[in-house]
Amino acid sequence: MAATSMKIIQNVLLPQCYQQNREFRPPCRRDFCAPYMRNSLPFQRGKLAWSGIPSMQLRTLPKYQIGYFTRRCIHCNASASTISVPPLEKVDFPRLQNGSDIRGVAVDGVEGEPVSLTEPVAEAIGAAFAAWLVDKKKAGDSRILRVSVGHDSRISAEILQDAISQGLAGAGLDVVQYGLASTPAMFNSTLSQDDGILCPVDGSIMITASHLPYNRNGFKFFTNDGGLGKPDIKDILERAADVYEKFTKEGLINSKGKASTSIKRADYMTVYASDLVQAVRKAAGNIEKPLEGFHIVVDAGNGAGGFFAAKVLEPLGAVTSGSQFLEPDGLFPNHIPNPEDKAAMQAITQAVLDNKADLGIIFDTDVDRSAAVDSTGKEFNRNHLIALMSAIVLEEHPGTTIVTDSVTSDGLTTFIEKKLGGRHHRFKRGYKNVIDEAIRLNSLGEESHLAIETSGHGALKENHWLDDGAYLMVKVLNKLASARASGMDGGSKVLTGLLEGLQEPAFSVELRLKINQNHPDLKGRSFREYGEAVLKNLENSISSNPRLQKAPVNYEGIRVSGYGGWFLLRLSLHDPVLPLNVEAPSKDDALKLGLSVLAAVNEFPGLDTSALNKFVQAQ
Ligand SMILES: O=P(O)(O)OC[C@H]1O[C@H](O)[C@H](O)[C@@H](O)[C@@H]1O
Repeated sequence: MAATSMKIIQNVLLPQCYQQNREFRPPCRRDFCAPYMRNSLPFQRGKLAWSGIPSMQLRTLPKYQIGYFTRRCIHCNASASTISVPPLEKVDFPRLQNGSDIRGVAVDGVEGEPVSLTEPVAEAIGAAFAAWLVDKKKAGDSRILRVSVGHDSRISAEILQDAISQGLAGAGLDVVQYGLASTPAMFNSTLSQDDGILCPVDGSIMITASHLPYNRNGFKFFTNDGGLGKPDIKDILERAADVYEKFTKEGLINSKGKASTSIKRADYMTVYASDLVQAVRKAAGNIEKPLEGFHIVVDAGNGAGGFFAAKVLEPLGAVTSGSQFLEPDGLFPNHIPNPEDKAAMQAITQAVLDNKADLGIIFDTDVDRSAAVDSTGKEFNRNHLIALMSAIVLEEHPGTTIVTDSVTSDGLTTFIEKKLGGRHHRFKRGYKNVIDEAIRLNSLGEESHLAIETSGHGALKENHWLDDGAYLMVKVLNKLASARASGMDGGSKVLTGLLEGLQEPAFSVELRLKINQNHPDLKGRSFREYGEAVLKNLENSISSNPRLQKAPVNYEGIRVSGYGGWFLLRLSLHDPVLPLNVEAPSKDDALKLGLSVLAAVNEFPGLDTSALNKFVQAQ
């Protein structure tokens, strides 16, 4: 999406020390960023190589130990004084990695969940990302790099935004804070071409822990190549550990000057929302209000998605009364903002029915996931959302390959391949996995225009493979608007009609079996190794049961057909858990599949099979 031009930058109100010392910025940057850079990695391709002598003093460091959340300043090259700085608490940086994200506990108060994402940790991560970005920069490019930072509605958001901005600015980068924002908007800011709002930025950071409880938070990172992958996150965390180590050991430092920061603010969400509006108008043949006459309710679950009602739907002419939980509230008092969650889906369904709306739209906390509900209360989430998006995309790109995650149903494959004439490539769980796989297929000459997960993550080729729940809904709105423009009426029936022929399993369930990492049966193995052993045992036991057939093509875990249905047991992407998905034509058939799994996994006392036991006994 191309950004519209706006001048909305302000300087953040910074503590006086920053403002006073603007003129010292260039020399200060040079010295200041040095401690953040790896000893072995020369800054800016050797131009500003670090001597290896740390020279930084965290003035308010003691506050970190007692958990104060304050804006503070870092002085470098300050007067030759020393203060006694107690060591910071040890942090296990690798443990903060969660696939291609960083996640941790940011708020105290939940038993057994000590805070791991403190301000100095966030600051170290900001400095580490800065160093990573500088290393990625093209040779010969001597610009000061710019990074945007935004956050969802969590209560720890602003504190972490300030801390990570401090790390970036301290390393010599320019920072633009967007405040409340969506994850896809953050990625988009690396692509928007608009000097007026300091775009494009070179890198972007979203502060979010998606649908996780209020005490968690985390970071997602983007460049204009997309979201950073696992190896990049590992690299950044290693660098952050080095930076943090210096916070600990080098509190006593002699310096010569003071650092200044360059942190500005911009209302990027207005730009992003207006791009979404333009996309719908364009698809409708440049009609100003293509949604006039539609009543659409939004449920943002008190996350960051509230903008969609007032800034996208209303300018397009839709009535949005009855929309709910649009106000950001990081305690998520109404329901978990997660389109996979039953209570969340019930809430938006009820809102649609109560308001006699044409459509309901629901987002997760940071708006990279979404789902919809038609006027009768039929849910377009999980397999239904994939079927709907596949139908829309295959109309535009006949025959294209749809890449999905691993837990999609057999009925979806039949629908995509037999009804829609596309190819279903069932890959692995994880939004980054499906997006990367679609990009890989295209690079091999197999055309793919949609990568989508049952979780509600979805990315289109036409939208730079941006993982964007709001853009998925734009495609749905386009369909509504074009049906109206071509004289078809009946609200969301046009969407429901697209799902005709999709076979639904009579019974479907997901059970999550936990691995007890302290159980002696693990015998020193990691939970992954233990989980793999469980899967191997299941695979062996399947081969002796003639009623069960292992899926001929499968990229993750053990997927098996039998009794008219299927099951998939796999390792969770992040947790010490083996999720089990079962779909069958009847409860009885699901029970038989469940029992086949139980027989094989029962031999592993380190695996908590109580959910599966309960399932098979409840039949
Ligand atoms: O493997 P699981 O525990 O089911 O989690 C898998 C999910 O993890 C995260 O939430 C990712 O954002 C999703 O893309 C992914 O599907």
